[in-house]
Amino acid sequence: MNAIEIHRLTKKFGKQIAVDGIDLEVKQGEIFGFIGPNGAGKSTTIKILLNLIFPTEGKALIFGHDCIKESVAIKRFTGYVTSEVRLYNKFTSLDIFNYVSEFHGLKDSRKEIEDYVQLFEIDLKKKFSELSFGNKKKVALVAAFLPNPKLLILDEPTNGLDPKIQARFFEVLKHKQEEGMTTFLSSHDLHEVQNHCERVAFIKNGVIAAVENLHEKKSFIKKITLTGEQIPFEEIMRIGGKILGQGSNRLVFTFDGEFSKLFHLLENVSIQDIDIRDVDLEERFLSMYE
Ligand SMILES: Nc1ncnc2c1ncn2[C@@H]1O[C@H](COP(=O)(O)OP(=O)(O)OP(=O)(O)O)[C@@H](O)[C@H]1O
Repeated sequence: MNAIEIHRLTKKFGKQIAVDGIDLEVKQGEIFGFIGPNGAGKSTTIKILLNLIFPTEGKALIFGHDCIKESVAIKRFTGYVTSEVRLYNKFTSLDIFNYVSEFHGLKDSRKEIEDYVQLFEIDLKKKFSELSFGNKKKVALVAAFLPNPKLLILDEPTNGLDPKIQARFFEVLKHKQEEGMTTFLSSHDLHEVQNHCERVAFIKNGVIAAVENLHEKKSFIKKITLTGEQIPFEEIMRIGGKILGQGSNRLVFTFDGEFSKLFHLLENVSIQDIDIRDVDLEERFLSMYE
C-alpha cells in the first residue's frame, strides 16, 4: 500500500491556483523529497494532506484513508513538523515530551526521551519561549519522533539546525526508515534531498514538473567543463548542450546529446582541459527554478 496517494488535487484561493490537478504517490518506507520554488504549492499540498484546508477538487489518501473523511484516524499515525515551529510557550522541553507521551499513551518513554535529549543536546529545563529558533526545532522534531509515526511530514526540518545536529537528525530518520517509517520531506536544501531521499518530486506553479528516482544514476546527463581556444559554443548548444557558465576560453554546460557529435565538433579545437561528471540534483533542477 502507498503511504500517500494524491489524485487530481486542485486548490484555488479565489482566482489564484495554488495546486493545479496534481497526482503523486509516495511508497511506504520511502524518504520522499518535495521541492520547488517559493509559492510553488508545497505547503498547500501538505495542508490538504493534514486536513488543515480543503481541496477545491480531487482527493488525497494516507495509507488508504481519505484525508478529509478519516483525518482523525490519520492523525493517530502521522507526525508533522512545520517550518516555523510553535508549541506551548510556557512548557519546558520536558513538559512537552511528557505531554506528547501522555497524549499518545506511550508506555515508559523516559529512556527514549533521555536518548533523544543527549543526541540532540536539548535543554530540558528551559521554557519553549526561551529557546533559540534551532533549539525549538529540535524539541519539535523529537516530539514528532516520540510516538513513532507511520508517516512523518516535514517542512524544512533542518532549517535552523547546526550541521552536527542536522547529521544526527538524518541518522534518526534513516533508523526510523529501517523500522518502516515513511517521510515526506519538503525542503529547499537540494543537497539534503539528494543525499537522503530515494525519490523527489519537483513542483512549480502548482504542477508536478518531474518525479525522479535519485538512486538511478542519471549517467546520460553530464556536466562538462571545457577549457581551450575557440570552443564552438553555439554548435554545442545546437546538439544538446545547455550552458551553465562561460568565459573567453572556458565553457561549462550540461549535455545529454550524442557524444560522437560532441567529439566531432571538438576535433579541430585546441582543448587544454576537459572535465566530465554526472550532474547532481542541484544542477538538474536549478534551470527549472527559472
Ligand atoms: N491562504 C491563502 N490565500 C491566498 N493565497 C494563498 C494562500 N496560501 C497560499 N496561497 C498562494 O498559493 C500559492 C502556493 O503557496 P504555498 O504556500 O503552497 O507555496 P510553497 O511552495 O509552500 O512556498 P514556500 O517555499 O515559499 O513555502 C502561492 O501563490 C501563495 O501565494
